[in-house]
Amino acid sequence: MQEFAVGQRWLSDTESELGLGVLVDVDERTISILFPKSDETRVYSRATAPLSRIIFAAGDSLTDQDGIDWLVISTEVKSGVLRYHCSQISAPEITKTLSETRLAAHLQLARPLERLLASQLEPKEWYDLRIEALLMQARMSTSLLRGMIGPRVGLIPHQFYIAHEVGRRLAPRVLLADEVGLGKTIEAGLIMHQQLVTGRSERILVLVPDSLQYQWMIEMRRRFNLNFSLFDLERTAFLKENDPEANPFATESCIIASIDLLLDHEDLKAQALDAGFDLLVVDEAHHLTWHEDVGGNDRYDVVAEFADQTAGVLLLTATPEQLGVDSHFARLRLLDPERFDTLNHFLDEEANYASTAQVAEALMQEGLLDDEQHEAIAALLGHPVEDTPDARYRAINELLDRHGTGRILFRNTREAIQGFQGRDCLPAPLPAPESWPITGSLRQQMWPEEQQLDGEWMQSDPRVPWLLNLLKTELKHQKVLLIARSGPVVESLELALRVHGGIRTAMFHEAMSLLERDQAAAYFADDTYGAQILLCSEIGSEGRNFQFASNLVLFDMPSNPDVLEQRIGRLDRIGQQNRIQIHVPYLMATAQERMFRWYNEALDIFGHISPTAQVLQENHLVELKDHLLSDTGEQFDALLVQVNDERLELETELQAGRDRLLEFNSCRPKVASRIVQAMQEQDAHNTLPDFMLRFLSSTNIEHDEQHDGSLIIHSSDQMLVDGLDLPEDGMTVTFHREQALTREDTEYLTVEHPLMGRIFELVRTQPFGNANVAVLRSSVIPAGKILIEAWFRVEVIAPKVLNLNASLPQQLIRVLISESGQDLSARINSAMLHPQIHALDMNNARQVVKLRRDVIEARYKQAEELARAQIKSFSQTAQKRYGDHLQQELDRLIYLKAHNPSVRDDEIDRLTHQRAQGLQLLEQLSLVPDSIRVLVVMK
Ligand SMILES: Nc1ncnc2c1ncn2[C@@H]1O[C@H](COP(=O)(O)OP(=O)(O)OP(=O)(O)O)[C@@H](O)[C@H]1O
Repeated sequence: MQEFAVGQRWLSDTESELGLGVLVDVDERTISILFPKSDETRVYSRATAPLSRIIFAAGDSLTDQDGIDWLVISTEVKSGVLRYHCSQISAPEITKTLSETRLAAHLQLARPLERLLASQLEPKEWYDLRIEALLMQARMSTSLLRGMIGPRVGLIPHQFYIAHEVGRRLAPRVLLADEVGLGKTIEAGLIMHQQLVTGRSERILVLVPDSLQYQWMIEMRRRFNLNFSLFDLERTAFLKENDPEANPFATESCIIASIDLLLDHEDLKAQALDAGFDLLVVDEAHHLTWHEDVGGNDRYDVVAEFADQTAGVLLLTATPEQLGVDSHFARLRLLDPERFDTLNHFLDEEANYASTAQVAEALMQEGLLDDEQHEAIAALLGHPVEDTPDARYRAINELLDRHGTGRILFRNTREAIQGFQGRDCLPAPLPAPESWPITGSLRQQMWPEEQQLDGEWMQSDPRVPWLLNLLKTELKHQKVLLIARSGPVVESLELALRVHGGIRTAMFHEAMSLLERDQAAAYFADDTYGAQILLCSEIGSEGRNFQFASNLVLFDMPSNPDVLEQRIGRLDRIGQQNRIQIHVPYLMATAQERMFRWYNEALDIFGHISPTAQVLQENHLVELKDHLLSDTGEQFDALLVQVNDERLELETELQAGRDRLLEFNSCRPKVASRIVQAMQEQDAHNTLPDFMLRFLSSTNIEHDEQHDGSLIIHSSDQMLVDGLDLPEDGMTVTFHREQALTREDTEYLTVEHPLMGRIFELVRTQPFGNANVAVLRSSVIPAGKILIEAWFRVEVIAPKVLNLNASLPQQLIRVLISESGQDLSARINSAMLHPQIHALDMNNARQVVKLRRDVIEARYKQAEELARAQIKSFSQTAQKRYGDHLQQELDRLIYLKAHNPSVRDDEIDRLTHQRAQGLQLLEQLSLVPDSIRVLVVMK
């Protein structure tokens, strides 16, 4: 029988929100409790009061009415009321004896045992969900796929290869140079996502041409759930006005800005530099140019300043050699100034790739190596290689690692990836009008329309009626992208098509605001009511996604083959379902025809991407200009033949040398397919739908299951948990990748989705489900006995960047203990137990706790000791794993450094420091009591 005494503290089992009550009156049948927090007094029957006595023990902490925190040293009872002998937590030399009457009315019991003993019990489903969530989270944090699971992207091997290779590096500095439209943005997104979820990067700055800012922001949000803030002049001005003292770039951690913004505003550049970032991403990096004699352009210089003080740098360009090999070299130098010291050195090395490629090729082939090959391999690697698959595989890795740009340059090609639909060139030679300047300057003949801003040229230019006719007949029901060099030309054309032709048009050029451009792109993309044709100036030829169209009109010819490739790349990209039709109108017997023939016959650039086009054009630029200017007839034909021969030769050379090596390095197919397979397995074993449905039902979150398996989730007033931040108007989620890829309106719900992040957070920071009493049906254990299942979290307090959790052998310890103190943890696991466990109603559950309080407390303490005993060995295992792993990385880098100076010293130093720091922190693991379940045995 419970002894009641005035002054004791009690908690309502059913209304814990009343706070901690004080017993103020007691008679034979009733007791009265005052709840100071809510200023209410309740009278209960002595026999059935749903109340639990709050008792602290030595080692617990408590708060007094003045808000001071105390540590309990010992306790005594005086006239039924507890007196706590305490020392102040913030100043342990101050001690005091505190009557329980003086405890604060606000009581937050979070520790599982305290809550259980105070009858703050939780439903069985919540306990189960809690444990599942913890296990899921633990699994995820050690998964090699971490950071790649959540993004809404198709499983494309070369992208996952790069993401996996680069995303895990500490401070990656690489040039992502896949051919146009193969998914560099996706690769960069996957890398950033990994860096962010593992804590390797926290602050990221993405610099893009201003026309691509929105597309990037949307792509990051839609595919990666990464909320980047777009910093333009308006935004920065607003932030400054709000808080003139603050650095706007320090107010957000993931920022997209245009390079121009920083170029035009020295103060903003200084602030962005000052704010500091962990990772810098620069898209369309071919605009950063550099020449040996004049140095970098302003864009190059500004990026160089950021690259110099940012640990990680990703440069993205589809056309790394656009505007010359020296710019390509300079961008590599920007990534690694020590390695790429002089242009000549770089060029010398490039020349030697062929022999390395030959050896790599031999290693990759099926069949035994002959003596000559063995010798060549040994000569290159400095040691012989056994003829086993494993040894050969390792040797290939070694070679690729050592290869000049191996670790920092990734370039995948359509040819290597395959599966593209192909493209057809449809030339449209048109007779030049009488008035056409047959002789004269290159500019006059090539782009005469650019000289006449009034649009006068359209009166006589046969390309205009040709285009109208094309749109009205052959391509009547097709979407067409037209690209021309200049904005005014596009404007004049658009007007003509719309007004005279009655064609639904959209436009995209530099004189339009960013919003207008994005609206135009969206109007073009609209399937039903959208524009038939989008007319773009050259700014539309970069980065944009228009693969839903398959007809491209090249209204004029750019002067650079890489720009032409960028244009075609708007359509020729992942997701294109049809062969691309490239319509090329030109006027016969003019420079236009020659330029077309140059691209078509010499460089062969329309049918497929030509890796040599840029170099060939650079080599023959002077001759080409001459031929374009003057009527050279047969000589021009001869040049086309000559350059075409050179092209074939160069391609063969490249295929055997540099490009082949680059291809091996950019995607090692076996590794890539292993990663994709692991991703597919992860997708197939997705237990999230079941977890989510149970979670939503048991927490009263409204949800409707749709016939296609997706769910609509709504927040509601009846929700039993907070902090999930559900959108007011609900969200539709799907658990399936394929569905997520086709249904833009859904969220792709995976363990890495922010909603799951919030559920995990809820479990870690709130008592949700952490104390439960349930029934265990068993015919073996005598009825009425109890068992205690307790879970403890193993935690290491360390900067997220070190990712130490990944080395812990276990992040959770489960202890199962019988009433008599027998440790059953190893013998009976959760899965065995689970089917036999059933819910127990709250009243009976509370009775169990009240009646078996002592034994529960004793067994729990024992469980805690059993868990604590394992910590030491966990610490040792984690240290070994972490130490070995980092040592391997270090050894590889040190070894590499001896053969390939592209390894930076600071990479080695950083890793050495990280290793030492991690080992030290793993010495001190903490054991956090997470949850407790009392199982009452019944037949
Ligand atoms: N794994 C993927 N899953 C789904 N869509 C993808 C995937 N990879 C690429 N795409 C789509 O293919 C198109 C091209 O991808 P992305 O824009 O990343 O290419 P890019 O190499 O950056 O192009 P560019 O060279 O034009 O800048 C985009 O529309 C992108 O959304």
